[in-house]
Amino acid sequence: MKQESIFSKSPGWLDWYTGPSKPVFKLPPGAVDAHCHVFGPGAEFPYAPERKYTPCDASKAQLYALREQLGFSRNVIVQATCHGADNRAMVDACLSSGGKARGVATVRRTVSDEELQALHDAGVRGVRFNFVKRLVDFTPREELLEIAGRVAKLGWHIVVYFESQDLPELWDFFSALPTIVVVDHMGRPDVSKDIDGPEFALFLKFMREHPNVWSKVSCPERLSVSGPKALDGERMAYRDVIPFARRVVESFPDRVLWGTDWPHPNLKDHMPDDGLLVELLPQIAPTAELQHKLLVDNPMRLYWPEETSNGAR
Ligand SMILES: O=C(O)c1cc(C(=O)O)oc(=O)c1
Repeated sequence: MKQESIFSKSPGWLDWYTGPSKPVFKLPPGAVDAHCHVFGPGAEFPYAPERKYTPCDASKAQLYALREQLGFSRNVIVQATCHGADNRAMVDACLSSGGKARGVATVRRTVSDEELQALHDAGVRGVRFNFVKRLVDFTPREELLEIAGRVAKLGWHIVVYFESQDLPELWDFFSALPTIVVVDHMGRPDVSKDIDGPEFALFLKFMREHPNVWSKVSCPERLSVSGPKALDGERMAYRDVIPFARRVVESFPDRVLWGTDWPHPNLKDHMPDDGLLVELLPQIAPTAELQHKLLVDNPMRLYWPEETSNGAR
């Protein structure tokens, strides 16, 4: 059950969808929801003073109930910006998952080696660098490079979140990163533009020229311009985003991940039924082989390499 947070939510905040449908599409056994978050609960894990939004609470128990409802086996919990570099809520969720969740943290350059090791022991396997200006304050590139060098030694990767118009300016910085680099939400393409136009071509070139770059083909609910919405049983939602996601999956089948993005921070228009997001998977990855890579092989190689015969290195 949802409970009111002790924090006041940002004006216009939309809460996650209650009672998601059970997907008709059967996920392959061992499927990983490789991009989701926990928010608080604020009474236990307060939101960071420097946050740009205040969400509703979204607890680990609620996340794990969603995992069961949708048919996933595991989660990758990405530190949400409303918690800043205080990773306690995400770490607590990982630690109480019985090994079924791994994490992506946010750290500052002041983080100690002991703290990094404690994050690793809790299941953290990456850090997130965020370049979306409405979500975070600017961090100097040299600070990020220093963090990158330190987490590379732990075998971690770096998750980057940026908007498509900023890729040209970020290209050289990304090229200098010494780890696997995972791009959130396909670098946020403008799907009202031509899929064969220069902007998306640049993103595909970026992936082609950097074999260490992976992409999450997630967040159609965030990227869609013309819908339809994943509500009221609509199993062909967000049709304008599908070709973009499919192009990435078919071009780079061994370097793609998918996640629900639950609890969908900062959506302004509607909250999707998460069960209907799962129904889009056979359109994004049209064969059983592509589905298995996207949902099982790739996330397992990146987050649970010790359970696979060839971890991602
Ligand atoms: O577009 C967003 O607002 C958003 C925010 C966050 C976060 O606050 O961490 O994470 C996401 O994956 C997407």
